[in-house]
Amino acid sequence: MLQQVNGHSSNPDAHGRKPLREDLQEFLGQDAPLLLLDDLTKVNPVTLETVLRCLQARYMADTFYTNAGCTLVALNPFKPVPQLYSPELMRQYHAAPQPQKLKPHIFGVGEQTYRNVKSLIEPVNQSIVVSGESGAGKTWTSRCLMKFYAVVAASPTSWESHRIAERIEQRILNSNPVMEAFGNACTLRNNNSSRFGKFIQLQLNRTQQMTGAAVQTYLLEKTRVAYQASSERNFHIFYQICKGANADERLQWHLPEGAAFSWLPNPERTLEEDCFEVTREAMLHLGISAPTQNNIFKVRRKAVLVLRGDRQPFS
Ligand SMILES: Nc1ncnc2c1ncn2[C@@H]1O[C@H](COP(=O)(O)OP(=O)(O)OP(=O)(O)O)[C@@H](O)[C@H]1O
Repeated sequence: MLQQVNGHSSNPDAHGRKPLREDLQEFLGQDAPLLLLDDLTKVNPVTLETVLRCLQARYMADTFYTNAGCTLVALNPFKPVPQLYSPELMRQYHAAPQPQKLKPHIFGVGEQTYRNVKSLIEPVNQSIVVSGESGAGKTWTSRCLMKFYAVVAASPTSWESHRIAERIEQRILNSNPVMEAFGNACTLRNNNSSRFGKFIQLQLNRTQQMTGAAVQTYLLEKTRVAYQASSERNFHIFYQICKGANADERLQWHLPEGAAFSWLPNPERTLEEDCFEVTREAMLHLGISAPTQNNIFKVRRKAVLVLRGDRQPFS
């Protein structure tokens, strides 16, 4: 069917591509490079095409953050960009008279939220919602925010306050390997995909210094224990136990070397997330003693065996 857009035909060309509307062509062909548009509200006309072209131009120029009004759009660079997350940059955003005037960045969002708490404007409690599809970089972004607050929400003059903020950051960072071992899995989109939601609460005192933190998890994808889509895996912890248990533990847990379980597909894939030692270390730092750990892993291993009874083992 013939479609008319702004009075122009939108018939596909010889390559099957639809011709661009005149106003789109004008916008995309303008003198100012698209990559300079640091706020998507400046994109005019706002269409999927113009927004994506703008984000693409910025991505090609290694500019991974763009504002969209009061929302920040973060593109996943899929490569390390250390200068983008340096402590110097954190301090720059923290010290800026107007951080919103600096380039769009997750530290800008972090700082603005921190200032809202400080200025005691209602609501004093502030929330940052990090959302996106699997592999978009939500976990990464949350970690960046934690690191940012550990630096800024500590008194520069009080060594004690600095130590507390660092200790809280360390405990939260230590909770990551544990939660990831039990709640993350390798999926088609992300080798280390979180299969649960997380609510992290940072507590500040009256002088806006970090005094505590709480992490609440929800909506764990429990069905993954018994069913994994093809080419996906079960939760990391099962592979960690099978690959990382020492000789004594193998005897105790009835886990012969090289045993294969039908509920643990694709065990031949070696991921950096398979490291049992990292999980154990982090559990110890969180105060989970070696005997308690032993009981937890024993139960995990039994769970796999019981499930194995319901399904054909690998041949
Ligand atoms: N800002 C970034 N800089 C460099 N690498 C990044 C960045 N953001 C994400 N990545 C890379 O992308 C991978 C996937 O990101 P992440 O695990 O944060 O996604 P996610 O949105 O939490 O996914 P899921 O919902 O599946 O848990 C990371 O392991 C990391 O390698």
